[in-house]
Parts: sequence; structure tokens; C-alpha cells
Amino acid sequence: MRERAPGLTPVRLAIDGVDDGLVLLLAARARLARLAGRLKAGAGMQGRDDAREQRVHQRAETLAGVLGVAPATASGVLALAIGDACRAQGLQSDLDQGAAPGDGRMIATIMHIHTDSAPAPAHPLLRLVPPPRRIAPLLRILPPSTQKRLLERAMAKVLAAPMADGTLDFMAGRRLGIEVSDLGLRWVVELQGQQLVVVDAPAEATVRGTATDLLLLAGRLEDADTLFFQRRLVLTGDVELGLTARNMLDRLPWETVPLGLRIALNRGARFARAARGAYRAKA
Ligand SMILES: O=C(O)C(=O)C[C@]1(C(=O)O)C=C[C@@H](O)C=C1
Repeated sequence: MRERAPGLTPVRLAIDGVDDGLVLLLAARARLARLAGRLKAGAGMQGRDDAREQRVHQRAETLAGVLGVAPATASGVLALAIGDACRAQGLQSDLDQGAAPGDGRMIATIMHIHTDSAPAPAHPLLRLVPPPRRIAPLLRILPPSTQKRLLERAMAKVLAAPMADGTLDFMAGRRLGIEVSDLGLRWVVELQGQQLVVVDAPAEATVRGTATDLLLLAGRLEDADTLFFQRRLVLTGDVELGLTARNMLDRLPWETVPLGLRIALNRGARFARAARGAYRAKA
């Protein structure tokens, strides 16, 4: 058969060579990680080392950035390699809790590939966790000024990159409402200068959802399309503004959100989902 794209065959051969190299490097890493596990066990050290894992991710993200590779890709590959290392050491991989070996759920999360793989079975103790609507009165103890400050700080952290590159400009002077239906919480945010602030004024468009579903969206365990399609998130008011905000969230450069916050959101969302599953099973 004639080659349709001249030069493609040797390029593909070279890619095969690089891919072989990647797999060889992964095998070498796995051996070293097993050795690290044996040395730690011999010294009576605890198996999992969160701080070390964070450093591994940070180094990879920095090097990837320098080499023009998406930091999330490097970090995602390492999340899988660390997950394998943890399983080889008989430890539970934190970023892959409850997942079958190699199911790649965490890499999907880190690399923004949305999956709807089934959540891990609920721990029996989770049934004791009350649903968000029962926690609502406790949250309302927080004065509105504290809620406002916490939300503004969280938005500033998560949205730092779109704020800096102008992606958020569409929000200038527009007011978007966020309503957490089961907690009875509602805020209206507006872009003032370079800051999203909570204002006391009517919203032009509002996104409404339960605490768990909003957390699943923020923690990247569910994508906006699915949540809106299943009407677990509801958009009211100015549809154009709401959809632009939704698309911006979907394209949010997740790798620019600080790693610690990403992990916290991911863990929080998994916990909320598991607790909701356990509560529903009990009901
Ligand atoms: O450095 C270690 O202690 C290892 O066991 C290796 C490794 C890794 O794969 O990088 C695996 C698990 C630990 O939580 C931290 C790091």
C-alpha cells in the first residue's frame, strides 16, 4: 500500500520507541518504589508519605512546565505510578480510593477527562453522617460576613488563572447567583476590578444545586454537562450569562489550582458522595 502521508511511518516508529521508553521508565520507577517500601518497612516507617507524594507531583509539574508539557499530564501519569507503588506496598492509594488497579479514575480527574465510574462502596460508618440539610442550621451560625470572606477567598484561589488571562472579563459588572439548595445558602457574586466579590443585590442568572452536587462539580468528579442534563444543577435567569459561566468552569485550567486545594476538593467531594450514598441506602 502506498504511504498516504510521506514521512509518517518513520515518525510513528520513533513514537513507538519513545512509548517503549516510557514503559521502561515506569518499570524502573516501580522497582525503586518497591525498594523504598521495603526500606521503610525495615526501618518501621509508616508506608504512605503524603508530603513526599506532593513533592513528587510538584517537581513533575515544574519540569513539565519548563519542557512545554501540560503539568496536569505529568502529574496525572505520576498519580497512576504512585497509585501502583502504593498497591505494590500493600497500601491504599489516596488518590485512587476504592478504585480497581489501573482503572485510572484519578488520572481522569487530574487531566479533566470526566468519568462516571461508580463510586466505591460506602463505609458503614458513613450512615451516621447527617445529610447537608441537617447541617444547615450549624452553617448558618457563621455570620454572613465570614461566609462572604471565605467564599471570596476560595474564588480568588480557584479562579486566579482565568482572572489573570482575562477569561473572566465577561463577568465584569454582571451578577451571578450561587444557591446551595439543601443548605439554604445563597450568594450573588460580581466581578469588581480584579476581584470576585459577594454583593447584596439581585442576581441576573443563578446556578442552583445541592451541596454535594456543587462539590462534585468543584472537585471534578462530575462534569457540568451531566449535572445540568440530569437537572441536578439548574440555571435560571439570563441563560447566556449562566452558560458562559458554566463553560468557563468546564474549561477551568485545573492544573493551575493549587495541588493541596485540588486534593482537598477531590477528597471532600468523594466523602460527600459516599455519605449521600450511605444515607440514601439507609432511607
Ligand atoms: O518514597 C517513598 O516512600 C515511596 O514509597 C515511593 C512513593 C512514590 O511512588 O513516589 C510511593 C508511596 C509514598 O506515599 C510516597 C512515594
